[in-house]
Amino acid sequence: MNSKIGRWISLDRKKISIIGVPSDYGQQRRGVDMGPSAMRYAGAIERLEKLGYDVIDEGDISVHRTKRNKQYDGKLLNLEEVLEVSERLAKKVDEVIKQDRFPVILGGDHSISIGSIAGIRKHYQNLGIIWFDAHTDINTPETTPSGNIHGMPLAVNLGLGDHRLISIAGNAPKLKFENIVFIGARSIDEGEKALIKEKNIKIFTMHEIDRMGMSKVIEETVEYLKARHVDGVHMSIDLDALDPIFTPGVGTPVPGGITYRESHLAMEMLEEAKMITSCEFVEVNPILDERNKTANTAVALMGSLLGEKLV
Ligand SMILES: NC(=[NH2+])NCCC[C@H](N)C(=O)O
Ligand SMILES: [Mn+2]
Ligand SMILES: [Mn+2]
Repeated sequence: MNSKIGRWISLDRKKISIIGVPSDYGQQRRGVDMGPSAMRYAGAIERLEKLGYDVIDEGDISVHRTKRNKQYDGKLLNLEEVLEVSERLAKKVDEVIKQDRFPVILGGDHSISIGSIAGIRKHYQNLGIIWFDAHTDINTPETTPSGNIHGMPLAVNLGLGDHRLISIAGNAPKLKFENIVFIGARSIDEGEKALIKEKNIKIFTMHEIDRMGMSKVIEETVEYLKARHVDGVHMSIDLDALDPIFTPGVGTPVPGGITYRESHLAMEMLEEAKMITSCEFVEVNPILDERNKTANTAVALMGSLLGEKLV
């Protein structure tokens, strides 16, 4: 990574702000709004403090408990609620980065990425994204099989979809197709496949992870983003990227996923590359979990991504 460019040198990695986003409006299974609590109880703050960081827990974004599943256009479930949460989160993330703090965002379902990326994007001209997920979350209102906005955040950030969603905290598009890398995908809808092919988006599905090994996948990811001259990289971690054996507490589990060690290796190598400038952990649903296993795994991955060493 060309460590001389952008905010990698200016962003003080010793200061971290934790932002909780207790929203479940992007999908229809209850409980993912308790994800931030579950990750706090799993020791997120203490773990980062132990690594020497100055950690501020900014608390949770306020999320109104209103009526659910009001149809909008028959396509976007809970649109008003998602809009409100996204605006608030974008504002909070923007404030935190302005204070030169590294944002660690705790979801909530994956629709929260609309707000997090909108806020982060204000500070980077050529933002890169690593989407660590069993899904590609690039559906539009036209292609969505479910109406669930957690299957659409990347599309929204690329400027595709509802005009109010795409214009959260400024102009669309926030991302470039060529600055995205998918890792771990294995459940991709037909419309998503067509878009990924058309735009030639970089993707390491489980097939590539199996064939190449995670080590090579991360090496190529780092090289790819370097070649794009990104000035920051947001790491979006959907816990369903891992095999449900390791992270059963997610709303949309898909078998055949990334192992516990492969996921840690990915985090460790990305930490070594010193390219990550913000991160989020989403889709932790304690109601569906087994003894907080998924939140514990999320916090362990957070440790590896932010510098914890085995020896
Ligand atoms: N963030 C997630 N878990 N997304 C799951 C999306 C599932 C499916 N592709 C949909 O759009 O409904
Ligand atoms: Mn997913
Ligand atoms: Mn996702």
